[in-house]
Amino acid sequence: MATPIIEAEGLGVRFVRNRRRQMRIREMFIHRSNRSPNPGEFWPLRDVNFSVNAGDALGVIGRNGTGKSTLLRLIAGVLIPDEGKITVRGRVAPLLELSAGFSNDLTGRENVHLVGSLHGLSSNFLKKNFDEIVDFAGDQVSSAIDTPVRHYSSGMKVRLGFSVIARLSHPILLVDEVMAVGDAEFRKKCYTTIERLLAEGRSLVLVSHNEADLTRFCNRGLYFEQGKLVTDGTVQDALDAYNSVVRS
Ligand SMILES: Nc1ncnc2c1ncn2[C@@H]1O[C@H](COP(=O)(O)OP(=O)(O)OP(=O)(O)O)[C@@H](O)[C@H]1O
Repeated sequence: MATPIIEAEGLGVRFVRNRRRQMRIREMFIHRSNRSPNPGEFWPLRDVNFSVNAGDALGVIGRNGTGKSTLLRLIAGVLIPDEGKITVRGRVAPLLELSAGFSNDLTGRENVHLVGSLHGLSSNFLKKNFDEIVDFAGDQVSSAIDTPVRHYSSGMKVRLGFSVIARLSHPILLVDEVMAVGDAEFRKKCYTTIERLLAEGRSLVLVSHNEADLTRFCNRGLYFEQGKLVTDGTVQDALDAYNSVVRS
């Protein structure tokens, strides 16, 4: 049997709500005598086990706040599990929070080089492919490429981020609702790109609430309920489980 490209074993993450809130001294004494050591602590994901084989396209399905984005952040390596482990065999191209990687004071041009090199693209590659990357992002971005990105709309930033990340040759592609951000023309470009990457044999993990996108791209599905993996099967199995809950 082939070695999975992603493997989660007993995976769990613990968050604390209101972590930033300053406790008053009186509250600190009250909490000290409290049986719960961490008030507000909860597990957005716990005891999650699954594996993904190379070339699989996995849809991650569930209601809001059930831990889907948290799972992608664990796969991307930007979150460390508190329990169990996640093994990822291959580099990850994260099409997540695309505008968040940009430095607002830098121009679009400078950000292409910054974000590209942070993801391991060589400066030679970026120079050679710069025009194509910018063209892909569309006319609005092209004409503002020497303007600081603080003046870009959120859609413009996402387009430029997508253009750069889509250039990575990494075998694992993580996509979180990016297609929901853009207009119809951008969505079409996203679809074509994802189809091309899948045809090249990449693996996809897609978080989406859009049934048409999920069935278009995914052969497998995971359905989560309150941080627990309830269904691991075909994408249709996972959608059926989700629909039986939301429509009941
Ligand atoms: N850094 C954090 N600190 C504390 N709680 C967090 C943090 N990030 C997420 N959460 C909480 O963890 C839970 C899971 O969040 P997550 O973003 O993974 O859900 P989701 O399934 O992706 O939701 P949606 O469909 O709305 O995008 C939610 O209750 C959320 O409020």
